[in-house]
Amino acid sequence: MFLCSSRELRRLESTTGSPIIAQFQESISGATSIRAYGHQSRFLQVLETRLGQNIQVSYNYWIIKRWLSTRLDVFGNIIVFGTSLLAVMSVHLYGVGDASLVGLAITYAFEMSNLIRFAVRSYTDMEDSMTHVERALEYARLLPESADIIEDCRPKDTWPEHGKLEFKAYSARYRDGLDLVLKDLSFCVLPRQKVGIVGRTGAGKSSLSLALFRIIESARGQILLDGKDISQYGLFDVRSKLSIIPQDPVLFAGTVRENLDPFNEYSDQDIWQALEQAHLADYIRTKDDRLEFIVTQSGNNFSIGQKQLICLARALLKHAKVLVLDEATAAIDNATDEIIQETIRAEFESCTVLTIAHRLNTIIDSDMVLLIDDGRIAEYDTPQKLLANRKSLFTELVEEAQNRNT
Ligand SMILES: Nc1ncnc2c1ncn2[C@@H]1O[C@H](COP(=O)(O)OP(=O)(O)OP(=O)(O)O)[C@@H](O)[C@H]1O
Repeated sequence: MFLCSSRELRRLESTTGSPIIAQFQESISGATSIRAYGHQSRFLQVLETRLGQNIQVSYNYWIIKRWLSTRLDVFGNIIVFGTSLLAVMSVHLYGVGDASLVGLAITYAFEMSNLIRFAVRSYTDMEDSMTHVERALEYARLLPESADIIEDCRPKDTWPEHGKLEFKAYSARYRDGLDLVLKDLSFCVLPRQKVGIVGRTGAGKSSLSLALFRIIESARGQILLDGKDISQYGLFDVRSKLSIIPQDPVLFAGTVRENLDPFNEYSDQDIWQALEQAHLADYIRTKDDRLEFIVTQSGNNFSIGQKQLICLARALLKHAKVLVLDEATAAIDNATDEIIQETIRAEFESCTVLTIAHRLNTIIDSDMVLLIDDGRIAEYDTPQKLLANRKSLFTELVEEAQNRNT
């Protein structure tokens, strides 16, 4: 009875503990927004509720531990009392043994009761701690992504040589059981083409870039890069051939060099050249440690614009044939936006570039515009042709954007 209850309570203690840590982390990282919107009391209330639930479970857990301790103590004392009584009785009633033997028997009885207490406590502690192993196993049993490298099927080092991208009746969903977010997409991006991807919120633009990096896998259909189905290769082989400047740039704790060249593949000269092209070299030179300058957790000692420039430098260093810009310009100032656009036009001239854009002016001069609506391709043509058609959805989006700006 004790084991079942204590195991369940320990399990509950862990599951009610995780939301407290998550809430704490959220509150620390979002402290500025919480204060700005005056939501301190709401966050405190949520934290108190979660702490309350955890303390309730912990209290019960420690209470049943005390319950066991008391019973073990009583049991131990019964052993010592029984042994002492028998020893004294045997000396006085039957004249067997003497004081030294009685002393020895009582000492052993003490030792014995301590040992029993120790054994029972160790066993119950081990049972309780197994709930942690159980949780670790739960994570270990999660379905892993595909293999990083498939030895029998590796692309050539030079792949992709041209950067031709083809979606063939491609559909994808986030998880089994969920609805398709990309539905039957069929389109082709020719080498060196610059394609702007537009659509309303939730249309599936970001999902398209996730599909290309195989963060979500195909439910039906294929994505071909230079004629090769990307699903046949390992994830490392596919992802290392593509570059992305994400909406929310990711930097890792480490040095500037480690962030630009995590696998130590490039020379200092290459790294500085990429920084020059990304217009970031002057800023890094002002730091005493230069390329060894420390980037703190999540790159918090860099502004969002600078983080995107570091991502741009990373993409420049990689010389990938396909670049995806995921709403890269949505969160930065016009000057940085200009730098990024200018560098992309100049340095990625020979690459295929897919730009997921909210600001339509950044893609109005692209070669093609892909308009996604509810996960399907609604329009795919040159911006000039789409704008010439007064009834096209693209014209509608452009007019809406103009009306918003006036
Ligand atoms: N992690 C996820 N799990 C399940 N569904 C998701 C997930 N992320 C997005 N979706 C769903 O996929 C659909 C497309 O979302 P997506 O983020 O691709 O749209 P989007 O066009 O990029 O929107 P936005 O312009 O607002 O970024 C939406 O209906 C969304 O609810």
